[in-house]
Amino acid sequence: MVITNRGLLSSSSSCSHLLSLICCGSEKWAPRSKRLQCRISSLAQSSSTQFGKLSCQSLDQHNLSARRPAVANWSSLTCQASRKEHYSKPLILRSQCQFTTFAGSSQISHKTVQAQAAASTMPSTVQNSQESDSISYISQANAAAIDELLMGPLGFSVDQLMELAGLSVATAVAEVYGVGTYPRVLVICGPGNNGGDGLVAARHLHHFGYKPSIVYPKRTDKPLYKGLVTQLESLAIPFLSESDLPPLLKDNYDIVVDAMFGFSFKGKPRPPFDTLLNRITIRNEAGAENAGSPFVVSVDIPSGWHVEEGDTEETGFMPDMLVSLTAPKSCAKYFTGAHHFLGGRFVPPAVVKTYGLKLPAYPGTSMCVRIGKQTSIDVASLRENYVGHELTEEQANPDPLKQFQAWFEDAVSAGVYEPNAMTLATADADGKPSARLVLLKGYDERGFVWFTNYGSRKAAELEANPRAALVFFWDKYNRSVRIEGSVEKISRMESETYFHSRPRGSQLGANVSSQSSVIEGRHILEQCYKDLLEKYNDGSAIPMPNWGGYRLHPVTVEFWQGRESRLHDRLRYTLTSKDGEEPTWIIERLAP
Ligand SMILES: NC(=O)C1=CN([C@@H]2O[C@H](COP(=O)(O)OP(=O)(O)OC[C@H]3O[C@@H](n4cnc5c(N)ncnc54)[C@H](OP(=O)(O)O)[C@@H]3O)[C@@H](O)[C@H]2O)[C@H](O)CC1
Ligand SMILES: [K+]
Repeated sequence: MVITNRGLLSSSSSCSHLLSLICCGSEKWAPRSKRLQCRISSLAQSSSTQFGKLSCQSLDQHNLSARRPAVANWSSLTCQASRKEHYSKPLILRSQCQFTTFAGSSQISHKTVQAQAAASTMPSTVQNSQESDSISYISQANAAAIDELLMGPLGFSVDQLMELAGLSVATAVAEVYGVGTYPRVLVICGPGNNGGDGLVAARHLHHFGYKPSIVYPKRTDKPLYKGLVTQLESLAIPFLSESDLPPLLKDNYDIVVDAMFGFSFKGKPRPPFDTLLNRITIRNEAGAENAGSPFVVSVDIPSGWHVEEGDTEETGFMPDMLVSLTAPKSCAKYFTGAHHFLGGRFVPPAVVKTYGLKLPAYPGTSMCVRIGKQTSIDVASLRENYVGHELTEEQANPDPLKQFQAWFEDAVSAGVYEPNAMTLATADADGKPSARLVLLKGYDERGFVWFTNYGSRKAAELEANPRAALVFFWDKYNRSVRIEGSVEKISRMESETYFHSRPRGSQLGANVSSQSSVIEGRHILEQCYKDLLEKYNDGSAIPMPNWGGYRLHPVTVEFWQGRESRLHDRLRYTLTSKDGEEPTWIIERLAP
């Protein structure tokens, strides 16, 4: 007997004739029902003198269909039990498989194995949608009505909305699939606006550094679409026909953007989209032999899905990522891929009010927002392949300060968030280390300056051991700088000047906080802040508490440039003085 559950593989050897059974229960979800798949394979091959038959029956009343019945070389048989069933009811597939081997017309052995797989829980996103009322899902009719409202009384144009929708898709892709690791993108565009979103997304992805190619088999003559195609052609982005695609998409692409159909889709996909959809569905069906297929990102709706009911045709198509636009359509409740984002940051309050929409807030200036939690994060697999920059001895400025300045300016222009954030590592008198993030507030030939409370833990450690290390990391360029040296307090006058240049709120905050001491609760800070606010509400000068700056005088500075295949560039500058001479910087390359 082989008992398997979702995701588990087990095998049973059928000793007499080298047969074994692999049964893998995998749940497939369709609207209002669930379906359980069981794949049963024999690992043996037929020989010239023997052949075998593999068959499978359901031990329950389920409709059990065998995809490949009674194959002669018994290499594999996929069975599938399906029953429309409410989510809350468990579905168990118990099956009995028979292997019969023959030599000529004589049966030489017969083996029966039973297998069981169970689907008993709801998929997490369905649970979320039923249990949580934090987000709205909209019907096909409402999606179309919102579109009309936006492009009618609310004054938007389709070009505008499509531009924002496509930009959202591109930013969501870039957030999940970094350009360094997944640069090759195939965008499959359908005949409608969903396809238009794909064309726009391809252009933005190109500007983000990706290498998009486009399949756009049913073009329209409308000026909007012609313009989008011209823009892409001017960027030398290739337009391919279906026959140009390689037999295995993974050979040429890391990501496929599915922009075939959106909320106006009806019925079953017609050619050539049926074939294209099959090609991106196979990843979900084919298992190990197709591992490493491109990640599929669907725009607004997984193409081919019923806009409200999901994968009613039970194709098994489940993209890895879905970028819902404006608001998720009802079918998104059945999306169980790893990443669900919302894009289309243009919904005005009138639409929210009219349709009673509950939508998550977009963070900062982002064009997309993640919906729900990422289903699973494999920390060990988080890796970027650093491409595009180098640091050679010829490029490096002989003065580490000038080299730092060049990289710092790059980080600022690339829009790195808080490029002046740095890790400051200190150690106490016994050498016990501690590290925290602080902000660089100035650098020149004298060193690197930051400010803090002189009663803090770092201050105590610097008092006991006046040496420190600083580390900067600028992800947009895959660069890091490590600086080490001795530390001293800056002059009181310099600290006063900086302190009084800070916003009054920060000045009060510095007076409130007796940094690093244990406090009873947040209310202590808030009460103290309120009292000080009242005390100084006449605009009088706020005194500087026991607070001020430190300056690190560097003796070593290392510049680290992430490179492909972990062959990074590391150049270390060391301040070296020969007898009686002015100290100078020597540059050495370190192994990555
Ligand atoms: N407000 C917003 O959120 C915005 C969303 N945008 C995007 O627009 C789509 C909706 O666009 P729409 O043009 O209305 O529709 P589709 O892209 O879904 O597709 C319509 C075309 O598809 C054809 N179609 C329909 N069913 C089939 C089928 N079974 N097989 C083949 N082809 C099919 C249809 O042809 P017909 O002959 O049937 O009419 C159309 O040609 C939305 O989802 C968002 O992605 C906007 O970009 C911005 C505003
Ligand atoms: K789509």
